[in-house]
Amino acid sequence: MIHRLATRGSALALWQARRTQELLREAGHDAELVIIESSGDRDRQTDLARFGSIGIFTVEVDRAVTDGRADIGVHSLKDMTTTLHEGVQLAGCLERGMIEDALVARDGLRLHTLPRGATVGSGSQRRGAMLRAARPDLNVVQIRGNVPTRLGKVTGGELDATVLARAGLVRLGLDGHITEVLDAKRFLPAVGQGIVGLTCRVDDDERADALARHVRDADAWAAAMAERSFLRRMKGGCNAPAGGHATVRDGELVLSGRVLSLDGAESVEGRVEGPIDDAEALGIRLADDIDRRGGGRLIELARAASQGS
Ligand SMILES: NCc1[nH]cc(CCC(=O)O)c1CC(=O)O
Repeated sequence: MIHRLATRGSALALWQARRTQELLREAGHDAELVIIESSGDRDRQTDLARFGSIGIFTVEVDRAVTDGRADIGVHSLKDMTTTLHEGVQLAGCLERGMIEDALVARDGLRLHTLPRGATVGSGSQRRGAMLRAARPDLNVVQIRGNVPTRLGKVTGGELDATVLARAGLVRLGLDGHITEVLDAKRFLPAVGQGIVGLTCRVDDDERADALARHVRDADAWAAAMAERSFLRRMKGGCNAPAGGHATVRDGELVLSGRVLSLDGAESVEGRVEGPIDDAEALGIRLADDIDRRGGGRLIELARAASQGS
């Protein structure tokens, strides 16, 4: 079977697509890459939050799949909308990479040694809120751009620090720039962080079966289902000030979630556990629990603030 893999052209996206290609080839399948430019890559100015939840890094890749220009969409799961684009299904995922966020700061600085008022770049509402919660004095500024671009703003002196996913830095061989791996309990990662998700057409049963069989890491898949179910129920988009992370052990899944106000001053967290087969139900249970304790209101406030008036 031949698979055309649709991917963005960034270094990280290409790593993810090549890894998928490798796994398919090991399973005796043929796979080639189709590079797609996304609106998120074209427009590098607009604050991410203003795009809302349309999936600016994923919509064109999935459109290539529904149009028949490609067969499989390769995505960073954390960039995927909680409700999938019409016409595609999530059918596979790679083994999860490192889950943590990482601080990349000038002069080897760490979160608690950054000077007062230091400028830290991040386009993520979640990271912004968590940074402000830890260090209310920091000047958190919006930045955009792919991983090497953002790193360049620190090495070039424009920023004192930035926060990036450890997984992406490791995959690009850039983890030597990390000055502190942020504790995942405090800096709860984004839903899906470190997981690569694979989509195919909703009616492409044969391909969905092939992906399920050859490119669907069971633990990452269960975690993805639980975390995405949590965020979907919370009505948070992929850039909401919310984190969620599931771990799997001996068929049991533990799911933690946290929602913050944009200034980091308020936060509601929770944790649920249960059998792996109930992954999606666990996500709903956690969201309802956090919502009941005020988390839903924090999500709504953040959405209203970022979409402006
Ligand atoms: N929004 C961009 C994006 N999407 C996925 C990753 C990192 C890799 C991953 O989490 O799987 C990144 C860069 C970053 O957050 O540093």
